[in-house]
Amino acid sequence: MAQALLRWHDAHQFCSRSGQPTKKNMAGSKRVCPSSKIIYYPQMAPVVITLVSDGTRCLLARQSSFPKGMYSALAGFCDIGESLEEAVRREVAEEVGLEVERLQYSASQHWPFPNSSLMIACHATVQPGQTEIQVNLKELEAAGWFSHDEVATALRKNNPYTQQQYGTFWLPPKLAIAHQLIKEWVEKPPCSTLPA
Ligand SMILES: NC(=O)C1=CN([C@@H]2O[C@H](COP(=O)(O)OP(=O)(O)OC[C@H]3O[C@@H](n4cnc5c(N)ncnc54)[C@H](O)[C@@H]3O)[C@@H](O)[C@H]2O)C=CC1
Repeated sequence: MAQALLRWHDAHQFCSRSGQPTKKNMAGSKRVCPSSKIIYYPQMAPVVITLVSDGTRCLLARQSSFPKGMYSALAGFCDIGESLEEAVRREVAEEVGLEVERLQYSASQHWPFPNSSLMIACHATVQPGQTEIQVNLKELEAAGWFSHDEVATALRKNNPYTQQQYGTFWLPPKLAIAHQLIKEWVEKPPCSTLPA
């Protein structure tokens, strides 16, 4: 959190209107341009992260930038003007070609890497029978459905070092909200849902 704030100050040294240097306030909570009087506040980008389920399996995906063997839930930045529900539906459609039927908010997390994001985690379901995925290879390296047993086993054994060695798939570490979302699904697949 402190590092994220320091990085924000470092990247906002100048006013985007006047081009003049901005000044940090005493508390470090904002920067002001003495010339244009514009006040700059630290910002977070909202990101939706969604664990899609078809009732019995969940959908996990990986990007080529992920460590070898690691799979996670689908994530993506919200666009300007979008609601949370719209962002979830768009991201799921764009990344794997599925239509979200229902979604349920789970939790949120500040994520400082590489810049501040507000991760908004949701469970989503698709209609049974409409589960064929079309992986968008511009965004993902691979995606697939995983059974409850496979995911529960991966969670129990979650150790990147051994799992990379044996070539088995593994999940994000506990500090990531993706891990909590997957754990939640394993412990109690969501039943009370909101229309998307
Ligand atoms: N805490 C967790 O469990 C997880 C956190 N994340 C974080 O969520 C964020 C988004 O995930 P991905 O979409 O996979 O990331 P990504 O870093 O692959 O971004 C995808 C694309 O979004 C665009 N982008 C970058 N910053 C943006 C912004 N502020 N607003 C709008 N578009 C922007 C860029 O064109 C980028 O290529 C990343 O910061 C990632 O670190 C992702 C998965 C799990």
